[in-house]
Amino acid sequence: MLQRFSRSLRFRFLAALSGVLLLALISLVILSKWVIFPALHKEEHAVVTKELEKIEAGLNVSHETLLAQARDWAIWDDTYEFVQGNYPGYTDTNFSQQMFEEMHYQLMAFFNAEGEVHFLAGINPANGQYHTCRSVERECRWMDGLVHTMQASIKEDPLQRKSALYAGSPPLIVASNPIFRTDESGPSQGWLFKVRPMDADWLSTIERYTGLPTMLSVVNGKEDNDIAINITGNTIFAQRFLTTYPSNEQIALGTQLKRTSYLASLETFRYVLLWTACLMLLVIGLVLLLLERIILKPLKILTSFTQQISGDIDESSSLLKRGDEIGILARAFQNQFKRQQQLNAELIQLSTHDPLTGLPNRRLFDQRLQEVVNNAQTTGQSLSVMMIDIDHFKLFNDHYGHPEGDICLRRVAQTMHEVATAHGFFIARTGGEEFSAMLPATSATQAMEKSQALSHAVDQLRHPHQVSPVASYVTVSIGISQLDIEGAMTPSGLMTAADQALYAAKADGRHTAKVYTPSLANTAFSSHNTLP
Ligand SMILES: Nc1nc2c(ncn2[C@@H]2O[C@H](COP(=O)(O)OP(=O)(O)OP(=O)(O)O)[C@@H](O)[C@H]2O)c(=O)[nH]1
Repeated sequence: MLQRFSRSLRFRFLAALSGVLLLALISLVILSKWVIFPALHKEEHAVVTKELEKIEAGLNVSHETLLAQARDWAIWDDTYEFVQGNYPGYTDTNFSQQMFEEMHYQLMAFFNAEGEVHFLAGINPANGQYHTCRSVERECRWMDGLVHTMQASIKEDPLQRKSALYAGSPPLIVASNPIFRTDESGPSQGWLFKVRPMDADWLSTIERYTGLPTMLSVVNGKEDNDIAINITGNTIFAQRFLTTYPSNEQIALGTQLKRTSYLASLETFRYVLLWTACLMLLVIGLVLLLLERIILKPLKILTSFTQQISGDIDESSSLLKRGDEIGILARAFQNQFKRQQQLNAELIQLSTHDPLTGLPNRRLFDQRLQEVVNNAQTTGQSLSVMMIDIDHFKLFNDHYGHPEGDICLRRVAQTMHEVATAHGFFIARTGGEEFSAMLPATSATQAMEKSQALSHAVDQLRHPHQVSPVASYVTVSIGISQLDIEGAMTPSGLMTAADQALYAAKADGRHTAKVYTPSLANTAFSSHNTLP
């Protein structure tokens, strides 16, 4: 049963579909791993980079603002005069702690044309105290490192007009500009540096500007990439590394993001995947259903249809009316069956009938005889047989020729067949010019009467036989035997007895009928012809 199922089309198709499904799943996994997830990560990376660029843009705005403010102060006649020592009231007029706090400055440093400190003002990040000095001493000692860096920068690039990041805690935005007259005529008389700390206040400004949480940290060592993205669960921590002056230290400007876009894409992908899987299963189910309906079920009907080969074909079968391949196959089978049946019938006819006269042949006669003998022995009914032989048929042939002999045989056979049908017995051509008849439920006496009817019918034909010593027309001699008479207990015994009776009829001058009696058993046997 299991083996039959495993060989069935249904199983093979199911196995093939399962294979295809498995292949599709493997392809999907590979596709997800190598194409879809990398694409989602790339997209997420692009989103994160864009967010970082927003923060960097905020930093750039700070740079530009501070640079503009430095430039505004540096290219001004008052500053120009002040840095040359010609404007003593400059500091009182322009500097105050309130101004520093409002402008978020940590330090303003003025250098003269020689690069020496001219004036310093700033708020000490350690204690929040505001001081102004002429040199890096006492309250302004905390500015020392910064001032030295600025002086190094001036030496390196006297043109300045730039904004840079200085390392520190917190890191600083430092904008510098050479000092000129308001109309920028004449030589530069020094440099002005403005310093803004990247403190909590600056960070909250950036957060307001970008709408992103912003973090700042100093990097230990130097990062290879400009950007670092770390993912923990559903959170992304992204950092942009910025180089400071002059130590080439790095600070990291970072933000923390929820993986909203990635998770939404992932959710969409899972949703699509789920529906694709459902659809695939639905399609497979439908394909199987259609396969069952369109192919397997008709095939099953076709199979049982072809198994009707031994029985009658149902002409009204819906299979025969189908216009598809199965219908064509069914009609081909039907034609084949019909042809087969026809051939079988022809074969049976050929193997059981004599081709010349159309009468049953010896084979069929012997088969029937066995059956009627059995039946008679079972029922106890009488059974007689006749052996009929055309008289002097050799002379007929010799005189009229073989073809005429055939015609004669046919006519005699036809006549005797009609008599047998009329009297309800069976007659066969069992030899060349020899016929045999079996008469169930008929005694020898009754058979004798029927033999006379036969002989009479042949006589009535008046088929000419001029060379016959018996009559001028064709005549027959008949031997009769009855079952259960001594020497006629079996089919062959019965026929031998009839043959002996026929011999006796021949011996008695022909054109007569004789019934077998055991006394005939010792007479010589006839040598009548037999057909194979
Ligand atoms: N035309 C024709 N002749 C056949 C056929 N079968 C047998 N014969 C002939 O039938 C003849 C039988 O001859 P015999 O056995 O000598 O018997 P008979 O001449 O009839 O003599 P008796 O039977 O003694 O009266 C032979 O000449 C056979 O050739 C046949 O199919 N067609």
